Amino acid sequence: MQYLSTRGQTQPHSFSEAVEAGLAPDGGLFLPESFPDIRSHLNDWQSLTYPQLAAEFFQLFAPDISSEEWHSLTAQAYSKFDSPDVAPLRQLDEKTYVLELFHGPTLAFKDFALQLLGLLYKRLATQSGKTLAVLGATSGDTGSAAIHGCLGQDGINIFILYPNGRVAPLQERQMACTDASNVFAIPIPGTFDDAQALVKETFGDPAFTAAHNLSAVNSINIARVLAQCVYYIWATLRLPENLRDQVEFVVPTGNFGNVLAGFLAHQMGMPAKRFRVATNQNDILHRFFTNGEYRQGDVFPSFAPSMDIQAASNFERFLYLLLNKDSTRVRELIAQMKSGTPVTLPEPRGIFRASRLDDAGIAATIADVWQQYGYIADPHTACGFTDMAPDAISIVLATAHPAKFPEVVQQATGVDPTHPTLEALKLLPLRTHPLPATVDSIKTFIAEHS
Ligand SMILES: Cc1ncc(COP(=O)(O)O)c(C=O)c1O
Ligand SMILES: N[C@@H](CCOP(=O)(O)O)C(=O)O
Repeated sequence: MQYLSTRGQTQPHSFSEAVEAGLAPDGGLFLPESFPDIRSHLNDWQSLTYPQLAAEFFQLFAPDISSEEWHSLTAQAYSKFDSPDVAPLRQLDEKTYVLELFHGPTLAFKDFALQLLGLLYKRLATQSGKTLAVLGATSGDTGSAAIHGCLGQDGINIFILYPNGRVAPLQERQMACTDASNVFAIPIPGTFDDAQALVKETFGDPAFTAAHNLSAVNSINIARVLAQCVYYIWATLRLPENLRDQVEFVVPTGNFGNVLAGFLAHQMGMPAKRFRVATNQNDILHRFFTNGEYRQGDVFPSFAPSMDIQAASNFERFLYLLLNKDSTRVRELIAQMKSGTPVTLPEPRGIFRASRLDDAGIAATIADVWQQYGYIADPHTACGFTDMAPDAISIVLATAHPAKFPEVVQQATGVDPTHPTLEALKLLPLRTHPLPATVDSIKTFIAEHS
């Protein structure tokens, strides 16, 4: 299996090469050259544990790693989750389920990919003898999960940029209270979009990237998206066969990595009726899937800070597939978007629909879900609990533990959500490395700490 860049100007890469690079050298994002048809596997996969399913799935995409090694990697990656199901599917009523993706070490869905990616980096560093500089941008959860995937690993230094003052206090503590010497939590002025743009610009310098063995840890890295496909398949297999094509997956959305993973699993033959892109007030993707126009606006801080994004990286992968892999057209459209000119595409909806909640809606929805089901949704998950489909079974992806965002949850429900790992963090000192939002300062810092 080879991996191609959405911009069409990079040589095909193997799985391991694509993971090591993260972002393609031409600035594009890697995708497998074709998607395997998983329908013939679904019966056999039904009885597997979560780590076994992940190992079987990855073998289809990365034959350069042996089956035995995949099973060992996934067994280790999911060993720190606190639910025996890893991703438990809870039924709330006849037509509503919640897929809980917050049972990993940092209590957000990012752990599914980043526990595994940390091990893939470790494997790479051991085999090559190189020291990797893992670089990422975060609006809160990717950073924590990436840091906890790489914590204390020999041969890896990890640099995470985040918008100063715009991540939740406990998210910042998860990144900045580790005391590990290979972890650098870097607040910068601006928004998540600014941090993500700095990361991409840093990768735009091939000499620097090569000199420091830079790898991108955001969902621009294809391993991230593939690892996230697995829980969609897992959830599907928990339902009776006759219901599987009735499912609308409801996905709280920011950088478009999570919902893209579901879409890719569907492209591979996983049954589903639809995907709902659920945004907060930073609603560029809601607008796109409602009227076809992709027009970037300002980012406004919200109760769901990890989704305060207006430049969704993985949208490029979706464009590439929507445009039948026409990478010339992708390059033109990305240039148009970067220049601030809105892009309009005909019939973008297909198997998608969208919903949006502002802060008042998020607070009211957390209260409603609590009253109706006795279930506490975090503010990101709450964005999914609106506009429920009358014609489908809804599986709402619960992307974070409510204890990460206690204030809004407490106000809406009267319940103060807590978690022991977060309580312990409150006592530790913060260690951050603030930098100005310039590529030069980021590069200098990485060079000095690699
Ligand atoms: C808790 C939470 N929910 C939802 C999202 C949105 O996911 P994605 O960026 O993959 O669309 C994020 C971060 O991106 C998140 O941290
Ligand atoms: N919400 C994310 C933003 C980065 O998304 P990624 O999936 O591309 O890493 C975060 O929590 O940082």
